[in-house]
Amino acid sequence: MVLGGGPGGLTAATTAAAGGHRVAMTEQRLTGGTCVNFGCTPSKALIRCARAVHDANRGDEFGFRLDAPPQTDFGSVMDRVRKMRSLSSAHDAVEMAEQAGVEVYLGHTRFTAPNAVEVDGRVLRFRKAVIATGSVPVVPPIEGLQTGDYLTNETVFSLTQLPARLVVIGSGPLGCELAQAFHRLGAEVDMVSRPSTLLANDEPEVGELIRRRFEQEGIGLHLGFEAVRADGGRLLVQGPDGTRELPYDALLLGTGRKANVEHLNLDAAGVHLDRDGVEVDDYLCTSNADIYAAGDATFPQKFTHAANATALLGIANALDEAHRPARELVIPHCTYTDPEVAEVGLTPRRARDEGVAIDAYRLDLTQVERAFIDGEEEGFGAIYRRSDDDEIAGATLVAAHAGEMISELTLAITNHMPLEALAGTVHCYPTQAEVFQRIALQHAQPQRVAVPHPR
Ligand SMILES: Cc1cc2nc3c(=O)[nH]c(=O)nc-3n(C[C@H](O)[C@H](O)[C@H](O)COP(=O)(O)OP(=O)(O)OC[C@H]3O[C@@H](n4cnc5c(N)ncnc54)[C@H](O)[C@@H]3O)c2cc1C
Ligand SMILES: NC(=O)c1ccc[n+]([C@@H]2O[C@H](COP(=O)([O-])OP(=O)(O)OC[C@H]3O[C@@H](n4cnc5c(N)ncnc54)[C@H](O)[C@@H]3O)[C@@H](O)[C@H]2O)c1
Repeated sequence: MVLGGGPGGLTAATTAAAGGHRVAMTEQRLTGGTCVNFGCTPSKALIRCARAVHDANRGDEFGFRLDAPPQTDFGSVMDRVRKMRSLSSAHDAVEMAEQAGVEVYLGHTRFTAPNAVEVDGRVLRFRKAVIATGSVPVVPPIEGLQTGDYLTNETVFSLTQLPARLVVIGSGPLGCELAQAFHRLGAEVDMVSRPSTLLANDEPEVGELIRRRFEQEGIGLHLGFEAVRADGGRLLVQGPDGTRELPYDALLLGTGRKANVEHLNLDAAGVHLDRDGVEVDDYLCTSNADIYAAGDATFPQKFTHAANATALLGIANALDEAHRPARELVIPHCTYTDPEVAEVGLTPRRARDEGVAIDAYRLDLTQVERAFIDGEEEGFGAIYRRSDDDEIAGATLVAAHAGEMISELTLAITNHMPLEALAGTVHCYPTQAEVFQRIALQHAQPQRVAVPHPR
């Protein structure tokens, strides 16, 4: 029994069915979950349109002139966003799950006993279950904020008109991605951020670089400010130098997400909760030995690839006795601002928190030919090693295509590779991905770099 038909649930259900198990999956809203319907797909589709507009404004750099600045047709932008969403959801549709051998039940699901759930009045019994009910937006306690007065990721992609003035609360991945996209599409955008740096979960240098870029592009930043009162089109924010009043036509919350577990009647199943949602052990098993959890409902790293990875692991542990701990997973993340920001593994910030000494090796993209040829030289790559170990432990990358490039480092970390392995890997010239090989060549021990040879 899989509760939830988002990326985590679909992966769990189809993997278990492929393994020959009888599987039911339940979904109360739309299969594909947050990712396809209200998250990754529509946000990346919007970002792509915004990037096209931005590039059209760079004629001076690239040798062309337009008679007038490009005008956004927001209706057409949103048509494309919806088209991308429907293309994407085709892969995650009910029929696809059924073709994979999964019985799909549509309706709200809650536990009624340690080994039974009810889907809209129908009781289904199970031997093993996976909770993959995802997450929902956090609505902060802002005085005067009424339901319907603000946008979240669940409503922002249904806009039909570009708001003239948008205020975004929160400077995490959601706030940063959408603030830049809406601004590039023509909205006047202000961003309110409690932390004094953008993308506060990443390296401070990253947040600083993105801050400079946002300021250059004309996004109003209110860093170190707390949104305290919303009052009919005006947001009162309080910060180090007093209060400010920000007028808005639309207010977007990017104030975090919490596990969607409140209506599952978990007590009936003996499943406990903790700070992150469903409490699990290192093998993703809950306090009920027959019930596992995966994805945003339990995992602190709330990404689609993390939901998929934890679903695969949960199924392997629940059904195949794999006994593999979740701490083995190496999970990168990428925020799709321009430039993109990607991190993986042990970073200086985490190393400081854990009291681990590391060495950092860094190269600016101004030193990488393909980056300056493409006008994308704002950024850097950094590779980290524990000071007492040869293996690559982590990386930070700020680059136009950081999300595409970080997987090389994820592969290296997952396979316990040293810098010398990167140094000895032939990279295409000229590519921005060379940044990692260049860093490795500068810092690897020359005698240990394998000279590439044909097999
Ligand atoms: C704006 C935005 C952009 C994002 N961009 C990215 C990105 O670029 N890359 C990335 O990796 N991640 C991104 N994410 C995060 C990503 O969307 C989530 O991490 C991912 O969707 C989690 O998958 P999940 O299966 O755990 O949960 P969900 O996708 O939330 O799916 C859970 C499903 O369970 C269903 N459900 C809940 N309760 C019940 C119930 N009681 N009965 C039946 N069904 C139920 C829900 O309806 C939902 O369909 C983004 C998120 C947002 C909000
Ligand atoms: N590219 C991606 O992978 C991507 C993109 C978007 C979202 N996501 C996922 O969605 C999740 C949610 O993203 P998010 O950016 O909303 O969350 P977040 O938790 O990263 O950031 C929320 C920010 O809002 C601030 N905040 C909260 N209340 C405030 C207030 N009243 N005034 C001012 N600031 C306030 C918080 O301090 C925090 O910095 C993330 O965990 C991420 O995993 C991922």
